[in-house]
Amino acid sequence: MSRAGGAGPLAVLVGPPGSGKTTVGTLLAGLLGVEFRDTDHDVEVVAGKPIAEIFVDDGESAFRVLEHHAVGRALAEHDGVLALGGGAVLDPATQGLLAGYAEHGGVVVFLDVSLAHAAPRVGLNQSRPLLLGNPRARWAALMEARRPVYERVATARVLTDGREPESVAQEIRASIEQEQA
Ligand SMILES: Nc1ncnc2c1ncn2[C@@H]1O[C@H](COP(=O)(O)OP(=O)(O)OP(=O)(O)O)[C@@H](O)[C@H]1O
Ligand SMILES: O=C(O)C1=C[C@@H](O)[C@@H](O)[C@H](O)C1
Ligand SMILES: [Mg+2]
Repeated sequence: MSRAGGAGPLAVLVGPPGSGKTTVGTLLAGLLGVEFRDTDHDVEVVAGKPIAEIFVDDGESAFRVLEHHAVGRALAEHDGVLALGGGAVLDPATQGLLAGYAEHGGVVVFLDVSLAHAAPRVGLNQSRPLLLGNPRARWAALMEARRPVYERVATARVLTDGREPESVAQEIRASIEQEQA
């Protein structure tokens, strides 16, 4: 299956940590019979180490440069489902790439989630450097600052509170199929 109107991912998932980009994206790709790709994974492959180590060794700005390149490559090469790192949309150049993709009929889904539902999902997991210390307070601050950006870059928003990842994936599949019909 390929996206109507040309090259590029069938869908791009954006949203904060714990919104389910990796989980829902993997399920959605399975439903659509396409490959799943995650820019967080791509960055780790290029850097040769986990994201937490990139933050410690090289700093967030070095991570963001790697991430921007990973998003550009994935948008150009990948024709399946693509999940972006939670903060990838902060980069103005990345916002420009997403706007171009959306202008050509691309689907950018904002996986939304409230603090009450996100907190238990991210828990005290040490793999998210921006949430270290007080994950709940950090997540809330990050989401407050980013919500307008997620809303701006997205072509659709799906609230995931209290929903099984499978149900979220099915809703996104239905909306993609509707657009392609
Ligand atoms: N709809 C959901 N309901 C309940 N739990 C969920 C849901 N979606 C994801 N989860 C759980 O929340 C945790 C985080 O999900 P996931 O890693 O997919 O988020 P993410 O958006 O990719 O985060 P990150 O930005 O850190 O990569 C996982 O343990 C996953 O099983
Ligand atoms: O929200 C963020 O800024 C991040 C989310 C993760 O997906 C990773 O990209 C990294 O931990 C930073
Ligand atoms: Mg993820």
